Amino acid sequence: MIDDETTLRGVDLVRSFGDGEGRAVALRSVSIELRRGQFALMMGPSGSGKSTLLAILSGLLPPDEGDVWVRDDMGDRSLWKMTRREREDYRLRQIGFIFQGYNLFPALTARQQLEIVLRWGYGTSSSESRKRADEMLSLLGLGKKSHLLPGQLSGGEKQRVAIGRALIKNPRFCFADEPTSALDWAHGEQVVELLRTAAHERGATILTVSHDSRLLPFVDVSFHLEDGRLSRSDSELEMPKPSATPLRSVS
Ligand SMILES: Nc1ncnc2c1ncn2[C@@H]1O[C@H](COP(=O)(O)OP(=O)(O)OP(=O)(O)O)[C@@H](O)[C@H]1O
Repeated sequence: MIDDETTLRGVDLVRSFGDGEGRAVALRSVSIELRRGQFALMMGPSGSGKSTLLAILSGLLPPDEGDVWVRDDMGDRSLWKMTRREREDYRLRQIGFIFQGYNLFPALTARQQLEIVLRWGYGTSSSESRKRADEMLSLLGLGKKSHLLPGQLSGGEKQRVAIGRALIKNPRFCFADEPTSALDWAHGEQVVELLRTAAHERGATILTVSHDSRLLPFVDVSFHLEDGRLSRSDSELEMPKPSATPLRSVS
């Protein structure tokens, strides 16, 4: 573990959808704290609010109440009090996403999917981007498939490209929604190892949603969300020490 400081804190998050009789309360007052270098798992039944919480913590969906505090080189900041532009910039630079549906560009090869993250997001040179994309694809066992389009890859291969795309920028945070669902366990385990390495060796804070309890032995902490309420499970294996400099609370 590189460090044990708190890097993300969701405080009293409430979110519902719709009005009147059709109103669905997805989150009822959820607080969560994650630390640098921590690999966290969130489980819970279908419809319990997991994707909603992931979207709020990652700046994609505003909460009705509550806030999300993030710590970066600029200090402690409220994600939901940033301007839209600041939040988009924050997401682009600091957050890697792995979605269930891969979200790959159909017209780009596996290598190009990774290269554009570095070229557009960071202005990395084309030769350096290509080198890093190739390194990441080899790590993912896709070295020989880097020239193929998403339509020419299997579901599991597409998922590995999506994971490479999320991790290639060495993000401060990575949010993953069912990252192993399309994979057999041999590949799923590789993916989990990659996420764990990104957390433990590169200091990323990783929160993954999964129904797959085989992930439990790999994570540092697990949370259970049910009916819009979050609890921490007791399967914590390697909890970092309490932070000496916690993020300040929302007043
Ligand atoms: N855009 C939306 N419009 C209306 N209701 C929504 C919307 N998004 C989520 N909900 C509702 O909020 C609740 C929580 O949904 P959410 O997708 O967060 O659950 P989940 O735990 O991720 O489910 P799953 O495991 O099936 O993906 C559900 O009752 C869902 O129907």
